[in-house]
Parts: sequence; C-alpha cells; structure tokens
Amino acid sequence: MPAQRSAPTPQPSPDAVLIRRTMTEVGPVADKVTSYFYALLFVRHPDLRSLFPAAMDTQRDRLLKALLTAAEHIDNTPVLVDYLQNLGRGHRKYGTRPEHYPAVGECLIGSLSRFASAIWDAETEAAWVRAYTTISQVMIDAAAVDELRAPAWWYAEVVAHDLRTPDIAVITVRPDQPYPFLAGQYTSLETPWWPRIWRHYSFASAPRSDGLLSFHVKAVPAGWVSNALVHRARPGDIIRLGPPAGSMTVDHTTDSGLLCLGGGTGIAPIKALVEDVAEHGERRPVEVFYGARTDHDLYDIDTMLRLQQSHPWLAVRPVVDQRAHLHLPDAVREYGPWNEYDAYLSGPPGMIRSGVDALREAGIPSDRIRHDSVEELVAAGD
Ligand SMILES: NC(=O)C1=CN([C@@H]2O[C@H](COP(=O)(O)OP(=O)(O)OC[C@H]3O[C@@H](n4cnc5c(N)ncnc54)[C@H](O)[C@@H]3O)[C@@H](O)[C@H]2O)C=CC1
Repeated sequence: MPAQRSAPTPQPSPDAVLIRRTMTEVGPVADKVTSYFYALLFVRHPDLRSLFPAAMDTQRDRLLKALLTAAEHIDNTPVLVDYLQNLGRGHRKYGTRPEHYPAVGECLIGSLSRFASAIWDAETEAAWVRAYTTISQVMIDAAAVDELRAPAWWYAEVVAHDLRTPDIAVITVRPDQPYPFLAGQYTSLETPWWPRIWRHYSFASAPRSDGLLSFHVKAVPAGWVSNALVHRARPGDIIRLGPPAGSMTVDHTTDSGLLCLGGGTGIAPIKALVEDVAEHGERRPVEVFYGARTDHDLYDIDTMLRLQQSHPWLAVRPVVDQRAHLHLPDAVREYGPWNEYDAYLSGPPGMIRSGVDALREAGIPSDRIRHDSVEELVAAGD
C-alpha cells in the first residue's frame, strides 16, 4: 500500500480489533496458514490450480498477503478502496472471475480458524466474513468496470534489447494495442518462459508518440523473470503486460520543484518523470540524485546528462557509494533547502525507507513524498 497516504486510524472499529487479534495470533505460524490455505483451495477447487504458476515458491503467499493486508486496513477506507480497485483490475490478467471469490474466502476463513483456534469464535468469524465480503466486492466491481474499457492484458513484442552492463538490460517493446499510462507508473510483466509468474517494472519513458514502452531490468541472483529478460529475451519474443498502476506521478497543477532520488534501476521511472515535465513545457526545478554502488553501475548516466544539457531547469547529480562513501539519501542532506519540493523516490526498498526518513528530516511533509509501495518492491525483487 502506498505509505504516503495511509493515515493511522485513531479508534479501530470492533471488526478491525477482531481482525488484528486474529493476525497477532497467526503471526508466528504465518507459513503454516499459507500452506494450509493453498492446500484447502486446490483440494476443494482443483479448477483454480491452473490460475497459479506451476512453482508456488516465491510468490506462493502473494494472494494471502494481499488479503491480509487489506483486512488489516479495513478501517482506512479511501486508501483501502484504492488498493483493492487496483488489485481487482490487476487480477483480470490471471483469469480471475467473480465466482472464484467465494471459494477463496471460504478457504481463507478455514485456514485462519484452524490456526487461530484459541481465540476463534462466532464474532471473529462474522468480522472476517464482513471484511472479506467488502474486499471481494470492491475487487469484483473494479474488474467489471475495467472490462468495459481495457483488455485484461496486452501482448507486446520485444523490439530492442540493449545489454548495458553484464546484468542490466534496457528492453523496448511494442504493445499489440494502445497502452495508456502515466509517467512514473509501473506495469506487471510475464515472460513466455515462466507462465503465470508476473513481476513489476516501471516504465522508463513518458508515453511516446510511437507507442513503444521501455523497461530497465537488472538480473538478480535466482530471479526467474529478471534473468529471462536480461539473458534470454531477444527481439521478436512476445511478453504479456498487465494494466498500469502506481501513483508516483507528476502533479501538473502545481509548479513546485521536484526532488528525485533514483537508486540503481530505480532511475527508470525518474527519467520518465523528467521527460513528462519537459513535455509539459514547465519550467520547474527538477533535481535528480542518481545513486549507484560503483561508477560502472551508473548505466544510464549518459542519457541523464544529455537531458540535463537540453533542459536548464534540470540538475543531475550522480552519487557513487564507492567514491562518496555514503548512501544516496545521505547525499541529499548536503544540498537543499528542500521544503518547497515534492519528492519522488525509486530504488531498492532499503533506499526508499532511509530516503523517506532523510527527506522528512529535511522538512518535506509526508504527503509530498511519493514512492511505490515498499511491500510490492520487496515482492518484485526477482
Ligand atoms: N519504482 C521503483 O521504485 C523502482 C524500483 N526498482 C528497484 O530498485 C532496485 C534497484 O536495485 P539495484 O540496481 O541493485 O540497486 P543497488 O542495490 O545497486 O542500489 C542503488 C542505490 O541505492 C542505494 N541504497 C541501496 N540500499 C540502500 C539502503 N539500505 N539505504 C540507503 N541507500 C541504499 C545505494 O547507495 C545506491 O546508490 C531493485 O530493488 C528494484 O526492484 C527498480 C525500478 C523501479
């Protein structure tokens, strides 16, 4: 969930209290809850097995995690609805149908009641039924609305594959039909080599007139999708894309400056944001801090410096750990003041966390700090 907009709820509702009590109870045996949930689901509803990847290891608990996250935030309505609508739309690409939801709900409650048996009672069950009914209805409705205006997924052909370092590739694809999105957003992507395994990647450019999309992909150890994209994908290969998502987009109703932190391949959506500002013809200051571990890892510095040369309002500052002996967020503290800026962060989860702390210390209020959900990034890390 986007951290920047979730305000703490002062008084939890009675249902939220019961849900959190269940979560505390099952926390220490979360793995068992997950295995039992999927076992129930596939034994009772074998037809649902084909909606999931063949190997259920890394992303085995994604569905359950999303449901539990939603249940935990059941009181935080606007943030929750936003999250669930996105989730509902995103589920169209898996082939999820409205009739699948009751089956999942029944197995969720079956698993929770088993592992929280010490505290489970009729009231707790009723709270979970109400929460799950709300959650699934928002998802089903959002998917139905989306069905009228967008495909469940897009096919896209790889048209260029540029290996920038031994493990980073810039990949350009041509979708089979128009793909509307905003600079700063991301998509989910499935390769032909690992069916039904989807990973998130940010768009590396603002929308282009030729309709092409590009992504920066780093092959991480044991990363199925990232290794396939970097080492195996070639022009002519066909991948699938889910719908665009994410709220790390430029607010064109203000003229505040943009402070952007891009770490590693996290520079991709930052580059898209810079292009977006340039296209809108605005003259607002944009300060980009581009972090990498070594000089060699600054694989897109030439592009960023070219952009700086063409746009006087843009400053690009490379920060190399090895040379500066500090992490990217620390470098930002040495400049400023930043209190008049909107901040955008993109990169590894640890960088986002310490970057948010550094920016808040520098006087930027939380509602002006944007980044993708750290939970999603952790889940996307291969
Ligand atoms: N929208 C987004 O937020 C996007 C995020 N990513 C994520 O970015 C990451 C890129 O990974 P790599 O290229 O391997 O980056 P990396 O590990 O090489 O680090 C890049 C930069 O982040 C800083 N950094 C790393 N860990 C930090 C920590 N714990 N605290 C403070 N600073 C830290 C480093 O100083 C370095 O400047 C991946 O995890 C990927 O999922 C990639 C694209 C878009």
